[in-house]
Amino acid sequence: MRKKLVAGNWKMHGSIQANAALLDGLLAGLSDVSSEVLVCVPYPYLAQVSAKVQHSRLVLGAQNVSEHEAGAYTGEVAAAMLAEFGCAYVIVGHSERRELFGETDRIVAMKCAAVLAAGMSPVLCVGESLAERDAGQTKAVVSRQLSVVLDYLGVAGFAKMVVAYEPVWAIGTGLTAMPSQAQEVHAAIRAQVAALDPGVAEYLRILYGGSVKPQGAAELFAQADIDGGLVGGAALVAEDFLAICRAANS
Ligand SMILES: O=C[C@H](O)COP(=O)(O)O
Repeated sequence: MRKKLVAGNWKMHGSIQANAALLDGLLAGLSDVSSEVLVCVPYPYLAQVSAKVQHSRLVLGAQNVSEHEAGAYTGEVAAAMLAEFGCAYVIVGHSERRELFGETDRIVAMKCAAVLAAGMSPVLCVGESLAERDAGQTKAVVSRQLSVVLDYLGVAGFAKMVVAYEPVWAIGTGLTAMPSQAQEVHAAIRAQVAALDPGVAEYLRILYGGSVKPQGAAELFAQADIDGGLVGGAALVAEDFLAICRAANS
């Protein structure tokens, strides 16, 4: 049985004051949530959020990491630094990083390795663009993104990973994939891992991301291979995020 995970990706939003209010709202409403709940916050707020979520059920994560261990990489943040601040997860290869910051499949694989080496879990994002979906390439694109990481880490590395399927056309657009569309891709991801190691595949959590809102979340999370969500916009409003978390209660 896989424990559901609902992850909030705050992206480049927040302020010390707004974060405090959001976290107060979340912490006050977690009692009827049974899934694991993660907040992935901008780097400068790691210390603030880490202190605030200590001894609570909220888990802390980051949104990016350097593929390098340490050195002359101005502006970069190493995985060990994130671990020091209490991060348990790091989002890797979000489509915004791939598209806007030129992250290749290989860099994404190296980042996953860096996160694992520092004792944390990568949340590896994969997903197709609208043009790729229209061209019937969805499964091929997702399979390629996954196989580069599988080749680099070996399937054993996936024992501590989370995969997030995020169709790029659904991110921030209000267009959610239909539960059956998402389930089809999630099942293909699990099958690809199962072909290498059925045990790892059985326990691999695969999240759906892309305009997840309180309405419709329960139907998504009821799909056999959807193990939770990676939530952007709705993660910035405590009552919406909590409603999504409750929709993941099993
Ligand atoms: O990481 C989260 C995803 O990019 C989804 O964002 P969204 O819920 O605002 O569409």
